Amino acid sequence: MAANNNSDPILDEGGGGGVKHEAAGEAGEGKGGGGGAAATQAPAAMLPRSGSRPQLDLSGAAIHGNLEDRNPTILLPNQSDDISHLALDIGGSLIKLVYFSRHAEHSSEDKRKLSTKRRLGMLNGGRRSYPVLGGRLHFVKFETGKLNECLDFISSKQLHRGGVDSPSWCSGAQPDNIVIKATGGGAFKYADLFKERLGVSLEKEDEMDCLVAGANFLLKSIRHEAFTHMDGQKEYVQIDQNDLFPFLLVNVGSGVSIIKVDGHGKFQRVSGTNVGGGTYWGLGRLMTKCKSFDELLELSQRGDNSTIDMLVGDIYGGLDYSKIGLSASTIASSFGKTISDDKELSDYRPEDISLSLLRMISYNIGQISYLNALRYGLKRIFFGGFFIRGHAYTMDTISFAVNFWSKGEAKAMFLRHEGFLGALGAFMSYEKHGLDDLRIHHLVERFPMGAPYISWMEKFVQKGTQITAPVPVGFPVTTGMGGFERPTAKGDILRSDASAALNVGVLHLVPTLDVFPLLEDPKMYEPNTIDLDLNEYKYWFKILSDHLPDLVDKAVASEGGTDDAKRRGDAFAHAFSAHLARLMEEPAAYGKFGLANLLELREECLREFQFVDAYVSIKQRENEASLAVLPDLLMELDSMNEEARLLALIEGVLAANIFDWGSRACIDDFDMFKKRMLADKKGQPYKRALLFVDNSGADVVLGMIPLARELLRNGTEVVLVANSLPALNDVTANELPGIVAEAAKHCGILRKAAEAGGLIFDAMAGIQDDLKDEPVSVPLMVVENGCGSPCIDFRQVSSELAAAAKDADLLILEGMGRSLHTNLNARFKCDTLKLAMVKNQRLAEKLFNGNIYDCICKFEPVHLT
Ligand SMILES: CC(C)(COP(=O)(O)O)[C@@H](O)C(=O)NCCC(=O)O
Ligand SMILES: [Mn+2]
Repeated sequence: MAANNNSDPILDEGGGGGVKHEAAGEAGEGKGGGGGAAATQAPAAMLPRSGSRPQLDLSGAAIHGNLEDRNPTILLPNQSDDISHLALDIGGSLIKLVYFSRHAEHSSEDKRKLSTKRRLGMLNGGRRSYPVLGGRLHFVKFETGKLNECLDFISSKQLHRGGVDSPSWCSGAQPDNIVIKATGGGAFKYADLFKERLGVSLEKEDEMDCLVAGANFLLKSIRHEAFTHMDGQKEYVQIDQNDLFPFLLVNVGSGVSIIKVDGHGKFQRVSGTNVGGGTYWGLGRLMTKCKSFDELLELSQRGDNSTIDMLVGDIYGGLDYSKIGLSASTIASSFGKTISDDKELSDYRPEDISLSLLRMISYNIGQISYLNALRYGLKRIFFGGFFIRGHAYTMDTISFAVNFWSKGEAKAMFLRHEGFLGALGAFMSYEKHGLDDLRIHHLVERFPMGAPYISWMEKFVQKGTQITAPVPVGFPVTTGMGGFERPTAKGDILRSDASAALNVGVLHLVPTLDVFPLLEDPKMYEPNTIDLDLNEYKYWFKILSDHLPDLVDKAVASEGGTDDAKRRGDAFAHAFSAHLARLMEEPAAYGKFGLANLLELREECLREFQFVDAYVSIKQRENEASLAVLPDLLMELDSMNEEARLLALIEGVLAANIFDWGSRACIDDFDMFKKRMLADKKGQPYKRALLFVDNSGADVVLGMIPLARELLRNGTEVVLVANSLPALNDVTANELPGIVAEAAKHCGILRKAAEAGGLIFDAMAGIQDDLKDEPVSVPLMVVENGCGSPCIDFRQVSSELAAAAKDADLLILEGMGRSLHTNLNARFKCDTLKLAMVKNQRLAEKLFNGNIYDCICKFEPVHLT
């Protein structure tokens, strides 16, 4: 990495003059998020931010968090080490921005959460235990020719001063002293303009350092970053961290750099070529009069390069030159045909020119890269840079060249964040950004539809239907000629810039997420049960589209049916339909995407349009109705013998009273579970059970809570695990304590356990205490799972759940989302019971050769697995 500039920050004697910005909470916060009571803001002397030498600024220090803690966190409101928020890569053609916005501070931790954390041994004296504060990394680009737009964007979002999204204590540096990391030639060329327009100094970072740091970060931290692209097929590659280096990094910007990377900060620029993206765009513009790079690329898709390129067949009378392995369709000489006849430029179709140029440059890059890989014995070549633009034909052409010349030995791979390597690397060069410490499970990528600098309202209401999915254009017609063998880039649809940006989402940094410790083999774990091939995609897209009007109605009603809610409802429907269309067109556009991701995307999209909880009133109604019948159910259960009761409880969970055990069960391990519960280890109950609850109403109240009660009665601690954020009618961790408290009014077992688990405090005073003299109960607790989806991905759960899992010896996963769509085949380190009713005919047939409303009761004792 480049050496840091050692200039000391200059203390601003003026004090308190920093610009204060409102902490504008953005929608779509994503998973989890840090908690903590907001500290009182104190006016204080501000330290100017120095990118390279953050210093501790103690001014305005205040106690932050709960005073019950022995060592509460001390918040340094003017401390600047975590506000490295903007970095730039100013290239010859494009300016790339990476910026960080803080998550809005969440509400303070309530008594329940603190008590659960204490019980789970999670209170560590208030020290900050996470490597980095939660927030989001955004990726934005501008044409260098439109630098003013970029400056306006930075200025409108106040990115150079900490950002409008940052809490006010984040900001405050005097504009004159603000330093922003920048790389690329423009960091030198436009430094004065940045100073003049924004009052900021650009601190230059070496371009190669940045490219390598950016690539290494992406390959280490993003699960679905690298992919191969051959014959129109995109395939994500799981990179083994221990087997990443060495590799060749080829950055195709205006020109091309070829870098051999041996480790973090260890690399050598081994070659390059001046024939790159700038060459394609420059020559293309001159020859076709195209107005933009994308227009030129789009033209190529309708081109036929055989009118321009001289092919082997043109020279050999239509024959292959098989002796040296050249087919008749091989390009013998790019643009070779244009020398031999007397045509003018205007006689050639711009489409053909563009395709010829694209192939010439892509093959050339592929070939030079391969030769360098050969030179250093490298098998993997990662291509980055904005020339590639996720363009299928370009990637296929490069892959083809690498594959052809290496005879299949070397592999061309591409990066989803291809254009942002330099900017990301510049961002990494701030000290104390904490990104080095992040692991894959701390990052959640989201794909908001709102344009980066236009509010959703402007975008979706003013522009309306323009913002729908891009209209697919036809495949390029190359008439089968040219190239080594013609690459066939199916699905090579060129998107408008706005939608192409959707390939790269906003990276949410959520340091509170953990890998679930009871996963048997986290490396092999795959949450989704079925692979979505195109047919499956079509099927689920239809289900989701059909369901959309009803969901919009519910969402709008949940916000009082106001005009604003209606507008947001329309915007949501547009945005979600656009997502579906985008994925239909290219299923791998957002990384490897399964059904769980699709279902989560819908919830995220609702949140983006500020629908907090579409099912809120439905959930309340159903909870109330179910609580009203709970006492009768409990009485009935208590009148049964143990065996009958266990069966009734499982039946209750499976169908919340509509399931008839006489009906077909496609997996029925009930007897095995019964044996374990009742016979096998009598006197040895499970120590702690984690119950992953699903829906509100009957499901939780008449199903899971009575089952929890049975376990508690047997002396098993119970942790109810519920969603952190709403998803459909699923009960959330915030709602559960209230429901449990209501249920506990009718049941001493629940009451004692809920008290022991810190779920109810004084609320129960005044209720007749019929169990006063009974021994202290095992606790009933509630923890959040870290998700806002009907499914669960055990690679990313809340730290609270991870802590609760440490002593658990029984998991009960309930519902279709959590135990069927996901995790049906997941293996855990402790006994696991998966309960679900199959509410979909196709899935019942596909998975079990069964029928809709069949049930699964799958028990996987650990000693048998
Ligand atoms: C959305 C769901 C995963 C929720 O199911 P749950 O987890 O609540 O049992 C499930 O209802 C589902 O896949 N529904 C689609 C079924 C259909 O309309 O055919
Ligand atoms: Mn559900």
